[in-house]
Parts: sequence; structure tokens; C-alpha cells
Amino acid sequence: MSGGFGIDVGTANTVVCHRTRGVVLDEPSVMVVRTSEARTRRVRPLLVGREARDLMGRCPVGLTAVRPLHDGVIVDLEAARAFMAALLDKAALPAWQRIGARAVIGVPAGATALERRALLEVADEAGMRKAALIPEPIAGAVGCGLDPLEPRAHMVLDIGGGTSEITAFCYGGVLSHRSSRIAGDEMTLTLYRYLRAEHQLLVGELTAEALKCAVDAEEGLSTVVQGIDLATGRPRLKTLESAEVLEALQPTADAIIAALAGVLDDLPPQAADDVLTEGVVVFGGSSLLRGFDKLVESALGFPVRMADRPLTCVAEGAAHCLGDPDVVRAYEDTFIEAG
Ligand SMILES: Nc1ncnc2c1ncn2[C@@H]1O[C@H](COP(=O)(O)OP(=O)(O)OP(=O)(O)O)[C@@H](O)[C@H]1O
Repeated sequence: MSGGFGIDVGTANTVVCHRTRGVVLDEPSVMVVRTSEARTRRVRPLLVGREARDLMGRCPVGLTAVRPLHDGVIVDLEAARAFMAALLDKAALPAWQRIGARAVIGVPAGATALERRALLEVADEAGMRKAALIPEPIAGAVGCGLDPLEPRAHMVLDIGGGTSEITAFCYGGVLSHRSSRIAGDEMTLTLYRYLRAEHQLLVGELTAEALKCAVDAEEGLSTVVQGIDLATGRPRLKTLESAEVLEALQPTADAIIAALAGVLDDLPPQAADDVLTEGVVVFGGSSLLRGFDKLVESALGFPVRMADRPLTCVAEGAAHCLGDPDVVRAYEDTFIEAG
């Protein structure tokens, strides 16, 4: 059987990868709904994905932008169902391809049983009857070409929008795992707060995020930001050097590096040796922050391997696992519930 989908429903982006056709959907995990319907069972998205994201921070009265996931897990089942159905409609995936299709879905390694069931229900509603779950770090590792069944330890860092997950694994089992809520959204919030406190400038979430993505560590680029002056209430432009932006983001990067060091400390010497030789494999959108790899390398002193496709490798790895069920079976009982 050649069909089926690998799915990564993330806090920031949702990616669907067909087993043979590759990525068929890659959209922000946002929808715009009527405020009166937002918390009801009859929520009907007016906009979904990119168009919904464009309205973030600009929603007129009566409309609300909703993110159905927080920290990588579903927080509102009705919203998530409506979101997934609208997104699949938007991708125009024909019903014959979807209904009864197999799917492997990436889930944070620390998702609770309830959170995992919520994802399976959403897949079921979307018509995918034979869905299986896989920890996202393992799916991402497969998408980067690692073999999580070989008797050799690997370590991956997945920095997405809501969570950073660090996982060391070997021979079908997890050696050590840490998850932190310090990831891309927290970096954006840090910049928003920084501009407010240090430059008395109020900016929208999309502007703060664009500043984070525009930063260029190597070429010392500067970026012009437009916001509202807190003192006068008038629009004002501010030019920021990359070095200043990176300095403001340093504490968030330090927190992620500390979690990485913690996972390394947990490893038995032989496994640590494997990891130090291969280096840590990094993926997730926030790994694209300029200079992040150099920061990790200089802090920990071991190599960092950036994924070729950091935003889609989880969905691609999950799709690959459709043809390699041993990986799904080996890791299905390795979810680590937070105590
Ligand atoms: N060039 C860039 N520089 C810095 N950050 C970036 C860049 N491009 C994307 N990002 C950030 O990557 C994050 C989204 O990454 P990704 O799509 O991997 O998250 P996700 O899988 O949806 O989230 P999670 O894994 O937490 O559920 C956003 O916070 C976004 O701002």
C-alpha cells in the first residue's frame, strides 16, 4: 500500500506529508472564528491557515483568531476538530485519498494520554481511520535520516513554536528526555517585552516575530521596526542592530542550552560518547534563528547538525514510518508523562 499521511500538528504550523507525493499541506495552526462561536461546539472557521494568520493582531470586533494548540498539544478539542477539517478542505485533499487512509501523527514526547487521545479523535473525525502516534523527536530524527532502531545513541533538539524538546534515544527506546516551554513563541514575546521596556515601543506579535526572523548574526545587519511610541501614542520607527536583538534573545537560548546539557548529563558514558561524536541534530522552525548552531557549539563544545528541512522533517519522518511500522511499534510506549 503506497498511500497514507505523516502529520505534524504543531503549535505554530501544521504539516501533512503524503507517503509518496511529499508535503501536501504546510500552513500556520491558526483560524479566525466569530467571537460568539469561539467556545461553542458549533465553531465554524471563517479563515484558516495563512489567511487567518494575516489577520492576527488585526481582527475586527466580533472576530477572534484562535490557535487550537498550545505547547504542542490540543487545548480545545472542538476548535482542533474544526481547524483540521477546514485545513484539509483548504488543501483540497480528495475524500477518496483521506477517508480510511492510514496516518502516523507526531506528538510531543511528553504529551499525556488524554492529549494523545485528543489527537487521535481529531484524525478520526478527519476520516483517517487507522492513525498511529509517534513521539515528534523520533519522527523528526527519521525525517533527518537517523535510524532510531540501531544500537547507537542519537540526540535531537526540536525547537518549535511552543516547546523545545531534547531527546536522546537508542535501539527503540528513550535514554533521556527534557521538554521546555521556552521556544519560538517565548522568543517572540521576549522581543515584544524588550522593545516595550528598553525602547518604549509597542509592536504587534507579527512585527516582533518578523524582527526575530530577520536578524542576521553574521553580517551585522540592522532592521527597522515600526511601532507605537508609548509616550506620545504616535507611530515611530526604530533601527535595531542584529547584535542587540541577539543579546535580548540570549537568556532564551541559554535556557535551551541548559536543557541540552541536562540531557547529556543523564546519559551513560558510552551513549554520551556516541552523541559527542555525531553531535546533536537540530530541527524545528526556531532552529532557523541565525547563529543558533554556533551558540550551541560554543556553549557545549560539540557539533551541531542542522536539519535540511527543519520545518517539515517531523511530518516527513512520520510519513516514512508508514512503511516502517517497527519504528512506530518500538516507540509507542515511550511517551514520558510529566509528573
Ligand atoms: N528564520 C527564523 N528565525 C527564527 N525563528 C523562526 C524562523 N522561521 C521560523 N521561526 C519560528 O519557528 C517557530 C515555528 O516552528 P515550527 O513550525 O517547527 O513549530 P511547531 O512545530 O508548530 O511548534 P511546536 O513543535 O512547539 O508544536 C515559530 O516560533 C517561528 O517564529
